[in-house]
Amino acid sequence: MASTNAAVPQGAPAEPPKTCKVILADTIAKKMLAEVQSTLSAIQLPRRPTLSAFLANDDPHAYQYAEWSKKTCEEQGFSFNLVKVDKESLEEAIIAANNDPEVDGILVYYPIWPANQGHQDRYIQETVSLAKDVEGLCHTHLFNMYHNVRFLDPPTNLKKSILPCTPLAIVKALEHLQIYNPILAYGNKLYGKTITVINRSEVNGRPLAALLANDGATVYSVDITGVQLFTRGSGIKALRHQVVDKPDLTLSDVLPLSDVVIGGVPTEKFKVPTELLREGVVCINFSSFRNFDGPAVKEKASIYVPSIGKVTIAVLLRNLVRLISNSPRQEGTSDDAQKAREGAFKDD
Ligand SMILES: NC(=O)C1=CN([C@@H]2O[C@H](COP(=O)(O)OP(=O)(O)OC[C@H]3O[C@@H](n4cnc5c(N)ncnc54)[C@H](O)[C@@H]3O)[C@@H](O)[C@H]2O)C=CC1
Ligand SMILES: Nc1nc(=O)c2c([nH]1)NC[C@@H]1CN(c3ccc(C(=O)N[C@@H](CCC(=O)O)C(=O)O)cc3)C=[N+]21
Repeated sequence: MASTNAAVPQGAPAEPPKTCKVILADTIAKKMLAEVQSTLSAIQLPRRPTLSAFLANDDPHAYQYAEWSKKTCEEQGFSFNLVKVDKESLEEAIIAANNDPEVDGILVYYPIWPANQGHQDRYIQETVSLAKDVEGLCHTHLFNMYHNVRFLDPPTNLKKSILPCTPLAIVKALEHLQIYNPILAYGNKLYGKTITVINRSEVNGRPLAALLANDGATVYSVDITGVQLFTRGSGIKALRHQVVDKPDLTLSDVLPLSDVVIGGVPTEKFKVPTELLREGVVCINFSSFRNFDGPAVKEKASIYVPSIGKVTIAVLLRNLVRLISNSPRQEGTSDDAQKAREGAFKDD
């Protein structure tokens, strides 16, 4: 039947445009890897930058992640030594890598010991030298993150502190999606946004909630035990985030309030209830399992990012280049290298 609506040109789609935009991690990762390459060329390291990665558990996700990291590292001109060790030899292996001048960064796959022996994982995190802590899990890096401090060497401010890879990957994804408002002042660019993070592990959900609150967001941090609220105080006046328990709230209460929902629950059966999400919400999944029901969430969300792993690996390389830039071995290099150091990654 011929159309009677003169405003619709011939051949135009009869259906409204799809509203949900699915953004793949690849797009964000490629942009970041290009930046890493340009910084790396300015540094002029006489050999390939080298990452040593220690696998001391039999977690298939860690192994899979290691394989992906190795592939990307090598494609980008980095060396990636995957070292499989038993738990008992791990400490010595890390000490040897700390002392090896050919190793620029050290990565250890967690968890290693069962959760009730979590202090042993913490001990290993502290065994990694600060100068080689590519995942930002040593105390000084964590302290700086939680205290909203960006440099290791105030007041000179030439050495950038390292942020944990997955939380920073999610921040970079939110910047790419323009959830960070560029009109607002640095440090307040998430002001007015409400974000739910479902995971409060020490390596992922808790640092992520703190970073987002330090940038001005109201963050509901949800884990198996309940809800906490992370903010910079009323009117974002505080210098760093504050945390309060919210015993009266559940995930079902905070989902309808949220502009952004970030899922990191490591089980197949957990799904964010789509019917509680706001129309036009932005959904990001970083779990190895799909925390959102894909077809349904696309009917509700304005933007859906189904996985983030590729961005995490790009951040890993970015952090490695930053460790090299921070290193005293870089002193006495060319003006270009110095400029690259000062200008590199000036936005976080
Ligand atoms: N894509 C990436 O870059 C990365 C992905 N991962 C993946 O992220 C996931 C989480 O890893 P981790 O944080 O190390 O795990 P974890 O086991 O240390 O922490 C899981 C968190 O989820 C919470 N949780 C579990 N069930 C829940 C439920 N039903 N409702 C609310 N909260 C619940 C727990 O309380 C805890 O806070 C895993 O699937 C892991 O493979 C981890 C690192 C990087
Ligand atoms: N110290 C430490 N740091 C880690 O970052 C760490 C760790 N230990 N232990 C193991 C977990 C697991 N993990 C993943 C990273 C990327 C993907 C990933 O790249 N996933 C793909 C595909 C997912 C899919 O297709 O199912 C993606 O997001 O595009 C998955 C899982 C990092 N981990």
